[in-house]
Amino acid sequence: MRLIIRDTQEQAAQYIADYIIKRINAFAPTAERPFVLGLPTGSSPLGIYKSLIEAYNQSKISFQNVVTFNMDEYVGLPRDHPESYHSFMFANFFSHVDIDSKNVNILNGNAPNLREECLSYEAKIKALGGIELFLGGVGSDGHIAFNEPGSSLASRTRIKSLAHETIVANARFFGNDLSLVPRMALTVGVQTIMDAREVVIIASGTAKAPAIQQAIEGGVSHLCTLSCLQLHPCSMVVVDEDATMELKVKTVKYFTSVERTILQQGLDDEPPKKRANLSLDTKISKVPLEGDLTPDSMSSRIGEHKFFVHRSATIPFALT
Ligand SMILES: N[C@@H]1[C@@H](O)[C@H](O)[C@@H](COP(=O)(O)O)O[C@@H]1O
Repeated sequence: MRLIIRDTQEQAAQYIADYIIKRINAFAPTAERPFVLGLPTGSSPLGIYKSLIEAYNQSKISFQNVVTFNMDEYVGLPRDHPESYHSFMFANFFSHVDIDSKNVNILNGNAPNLREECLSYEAKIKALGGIELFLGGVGSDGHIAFNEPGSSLASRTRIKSLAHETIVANARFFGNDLSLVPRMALTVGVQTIMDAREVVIIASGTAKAPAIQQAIEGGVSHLCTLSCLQLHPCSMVVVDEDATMELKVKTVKYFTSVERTILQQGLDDEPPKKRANLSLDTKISKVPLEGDLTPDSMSSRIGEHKFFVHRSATIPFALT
């Protein structure tokens, strides 16, 4: 896992937007080989959508050959309700770029057979060769998509009842009237997200700090489904300063040093698969670490990785 820390929410959003643009452009999608992108709703990704729209307006990116799958949708809320995730996505993103609406996939929370709807969503993702990059947010209780605490870490797209904390958090979109917030949703499962070739998460603000702490410093647990990313070979969590509030200084320093090394090695532009294979060729002796981060101080800080540092064998991606 990589943890990228930026001073502000806006900078975190810009980092992710730039990253997505880089990934899509490097993929060079065509109609026959589209880029499959997983997308979230919520307030957290709004800055990312804004930056992607700006980039589209400046001809830096096209979504013509991008196929999207949204993470979730409320059950029973009319599709044209202003708070449906369908309305959200068109209002905040799809209507402003050149995506073909037939390439937009959002679960139908009003389908006559909800189980069938979930099964065919999974089948469609599979038929397209899987999701290349899944972008997500996180709930204050650590949920990813609508995989509430206690969700199976092997779950797939399904009907899910919402936790009280989520209903309370989402009441702000329903005039703060709890009774208007849907109680059920359709959501991709934890395993659906884990199957993506890459997962990128945005989190900002102190309200997300406990969830970020649990997901990064705690163990893998179904009580904080974001923690599943510890088992993903290519995941990245991008946060603002406020969201790091509950992390240990040691954790922040560690991830910051990893990011610095990746940048110094010029590896930030490498596509994920290539990066993963680079670890054995990358010598620590070539890395001019700044300030207090010499190989020795680094090896004593990252106790369990001392072996790798001293063998001059590998650093950046072995540690992510
Ligand atoms: N289903 C969505 C999640 O996908 C989202 O990550 C979460 C956080 O939303 P926000 O970004 O508004 O805090 O809200 C909902 O529960």
